Amino acid sequence: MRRLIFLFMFGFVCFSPSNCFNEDENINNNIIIDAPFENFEKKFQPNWKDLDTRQLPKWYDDAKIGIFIHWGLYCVPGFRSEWFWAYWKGGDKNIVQFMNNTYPPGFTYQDFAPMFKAEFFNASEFADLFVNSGAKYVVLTSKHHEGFTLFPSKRSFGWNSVDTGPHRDLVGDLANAVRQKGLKFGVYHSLYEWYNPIYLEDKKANFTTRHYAGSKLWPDLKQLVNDYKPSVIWSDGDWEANDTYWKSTDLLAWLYNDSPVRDEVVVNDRWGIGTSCKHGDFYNCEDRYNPGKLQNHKWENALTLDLTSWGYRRNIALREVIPIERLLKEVISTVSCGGNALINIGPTKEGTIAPIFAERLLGLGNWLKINGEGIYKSSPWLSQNDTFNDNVWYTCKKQRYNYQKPTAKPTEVDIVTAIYAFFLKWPTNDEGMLVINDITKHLQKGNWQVVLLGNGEPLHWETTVTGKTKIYLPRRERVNSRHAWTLKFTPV
Ligand SMILES: C[C@@H]1O[C@@H](Oc2ccc([N+](=O)[O-])cc2)[C@@H](O)[C@H](O)[C@@H]1O
Repeated sequence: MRRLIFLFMFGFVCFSPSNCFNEDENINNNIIIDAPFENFEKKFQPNWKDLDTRQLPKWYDDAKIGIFIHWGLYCVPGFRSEWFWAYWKGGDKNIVQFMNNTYPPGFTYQDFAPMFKAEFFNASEFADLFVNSGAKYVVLTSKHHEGFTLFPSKRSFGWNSVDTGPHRDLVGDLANAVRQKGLKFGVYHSLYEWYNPIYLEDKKANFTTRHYAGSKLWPDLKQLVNDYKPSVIWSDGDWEANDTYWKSTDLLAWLYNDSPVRDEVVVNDRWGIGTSCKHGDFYNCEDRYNPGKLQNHKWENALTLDLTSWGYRRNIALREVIPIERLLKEVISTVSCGGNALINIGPTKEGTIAPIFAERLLGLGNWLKINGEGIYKSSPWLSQNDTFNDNVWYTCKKQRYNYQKPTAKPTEVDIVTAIYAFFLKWPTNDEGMLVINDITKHLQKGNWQVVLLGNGEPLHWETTVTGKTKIYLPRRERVNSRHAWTLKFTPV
C-alpha cells in the first residue's frame, strides 16, 4: 500500500523540495485512499483478512454527502417508526391502541400493501431535489426488515412493489433518475427478515441450517447487483447471526472479483455479529455515529432528518426535525474527521417528500453552493476541531506530486494546497474577529492569504502574543451564508 506523506508548501515557487516541507509534519493519520485501479488485478479470497486489503474506490471519499431513503410499507401507518410491524407484534401498547382506533378489526400488516400507492412519485423530481441538496449519491431501502421489496424480487412473490401497492419498480425508477442527473445510486438491504418462515426455521435450528441465506438472500442480492448495478451496498439486519451463516465473505469476494460493479462498489460494515466497525469499505459503526475525532478507516455518519425515525411519520412535529444549524454541524464535523454524511428522509405512501425535509435538504444545498469547495474532495487536516475555539473544524485540499529525494526512490507526496476552517458561530466580539489556535504555527511559516468563501476579498489577520490567530471578518450583513462559514487559507 502506498504511504501518503503530508507536506506543506511554503513558497509559490519551490525550487528545492527539501525546503518545501518539514518532515516532522509527516503524519500517519491520513486515510489511505488510492485509485480503484489498484484493485483491478487482484482476486480477493473470501476471508476478511484479504477482503480488508481492498482499496476504497475514490468516488466514495470524494463524494462526502449522500441521501438515504427509508421507504417501505411502514410509511402507510406512518406511525412511530419503520419498526412498526415488529413493535406491534411485540405488543407495544401505543401501536396496538393506534391499530384498534384507526383500522378495522383483523387488519394485518399485509393489508397495508395495497394502500402504498406512490401515486405522485416522480423519480426525476426526487433526483432534482437530491442534486440540489448537494448530495453525490443516493441509497434506497431495496428491502427493510419487513421483507417487502421495492424491486420485483423473484423470491418475494406478492410481497414487492411491482406485484402490489405502487405496481412499480421503485428501485429501477429511482436508479435511472438519479444516474441521469449524475449521482451514484446504491441500495440498502436488510439481511434478515423478521417474519420470513425460511429464515425463522434456520434461526430455530440455531443457524446450523442455511436455507434462507442460500435460497433467498444470495439470489436476491445477486439480482439486485446484476439488474441495478448499485455503487453502494448498505447492509443491515445482520445482528442475529454471524457472517458464516450469512456467507458474507463469499458474497463480498464475488462482488469484488466478478460482479459487474467490482471496480466501483463500496459496502458498509454490517455483515454479521462482530463485523461492525471492523470490516467493510466504510464503517457505519452505530447509527448517527459521529466520533468527533479523526478515524483511521473511511467511515460514514448515517443520520436522519426526523430525529426519532428513519421511516415517514404522519404525526411528526416540527421540533422533531433536525434544525439546519445542527445538520450543518453534523456534515462539517463528520467530513473534518474523514467521514461521509448519509442523510435520511422517509417519503410518504403517496410518493412525496414532506416539504420540511425538502427545505432542510435545500438549506444544506444552498450552503454547499458557497462552502462546498472545502467539503467535496477534501481531506482531513492535521487538526480536526480547533483546540481553542471548539466551533471551528478544519479540512484541507491536497494535490499529489511525484517527489524525487536525492538518494531515494521517487515517492508520491501529497501537498496541501489549501486549508479550510469552518466556523459554526459568528463571533460576537466588537471587532468581529474570529480567534483560533491550531492554524497559528502554519501561518507563521509563510505568506498566507485568507478569504471567506462566498465573499472574496482577502481578510486581515494577525498572530496574538499568546500564539492565537485573529481573523478580521467582513461585516456580517455583507456575508452570504447564514449558519456556518468557511475561511480558506492558501499559501501565496
Ligand atoms: C439505518 C437503521 O439501521 C438499523 O438500525 C440499527 C442498526 C445498527 C445499529 N448499531 O449498530 O448501532 C443501530 C441501529 C435498522 O434497524 C433501522 O430501522 C434503520 O434502518
